Amino acid sequence: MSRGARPASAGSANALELRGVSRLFGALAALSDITLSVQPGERRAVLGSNGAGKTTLFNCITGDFAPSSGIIRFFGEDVTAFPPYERIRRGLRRTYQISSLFAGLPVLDNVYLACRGVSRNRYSLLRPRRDDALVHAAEGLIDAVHLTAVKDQLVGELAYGQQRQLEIALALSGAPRFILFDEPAAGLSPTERRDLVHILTGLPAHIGYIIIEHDMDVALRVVESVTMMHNGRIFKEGRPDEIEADPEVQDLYLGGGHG
Ligand SMILES: Nc1ncnc2c1ncn2[C@@H]1O[C@H](COP(=O)(O)OP(=O)(O)OP(=O)(O)O)[C@@H](O)[C@H]1O
Repeated sequence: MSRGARPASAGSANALELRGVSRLFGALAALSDITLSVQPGERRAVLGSNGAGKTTLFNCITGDFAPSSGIIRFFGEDVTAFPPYERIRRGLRRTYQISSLFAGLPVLDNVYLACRGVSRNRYSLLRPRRDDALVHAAEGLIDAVHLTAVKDQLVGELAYGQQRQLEIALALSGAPRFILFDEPAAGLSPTERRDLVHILTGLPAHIGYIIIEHDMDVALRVVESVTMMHNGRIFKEGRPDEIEADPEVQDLYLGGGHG
């Protein structure tokens, strides 16, 4: 599935490219020699059992952790040494397993603040006006995650699943080009999971993503490619149907009670 390196200046550069990325914690190799390419607009699942290295992979891509070795390129640019905010400025977003919302504010204010945080006027102390373009942008994102009916409710009063949907709206603020979703289906009811699948498959086509997800029913329905990890290494890549049918994957993962 690896599609090879492209010139940094070309418009056809990979959205994300990792070359030989490793991350050590003392003697433990949480990531070993990860080489991975994701095209613009591509949607990929990273699957693997507990401790496989999935979250460490995300932390290296976002810049929360520096890799011990290797190179990370984002749309052709070497971002390996960039701090997280420089990667955010270039259109990289991430959702977390743990909520990062303002529970005491309404839904609209949460999204508005996220839009403002990535806009050029982020330090302005002016109160938002009703015709503020950022308010309209926030309302559009709220609609994209199916929360229009509750846009004036306090976040703390929302159901858990709605809070997770709101986190996706925050990740969509400020024209992202690529999003890392960290277990977005965790803790959701079956109905909320179905809604999540609609939200993810309905995102604008130019926005690519990687999703870490233990729920295979969700993960395999919202991606076109899958990377399987085990003990810090990639051991299999393929389409969702290939991965599902692979006996080695079934032994190591699907039969292991993680789905
Ligand atoms: N900050 C850290 N310090 C030391 N070891 C760490 C640290 N972060 C992760 N590890 C170790 O690195 C390995 C990979 O962990 P990681 O969290 O990336 O796995 P994971 O695939 O995301 O697992 P899970 O599905 O349980 O979230 C594990 O052995 C973990 O204990």
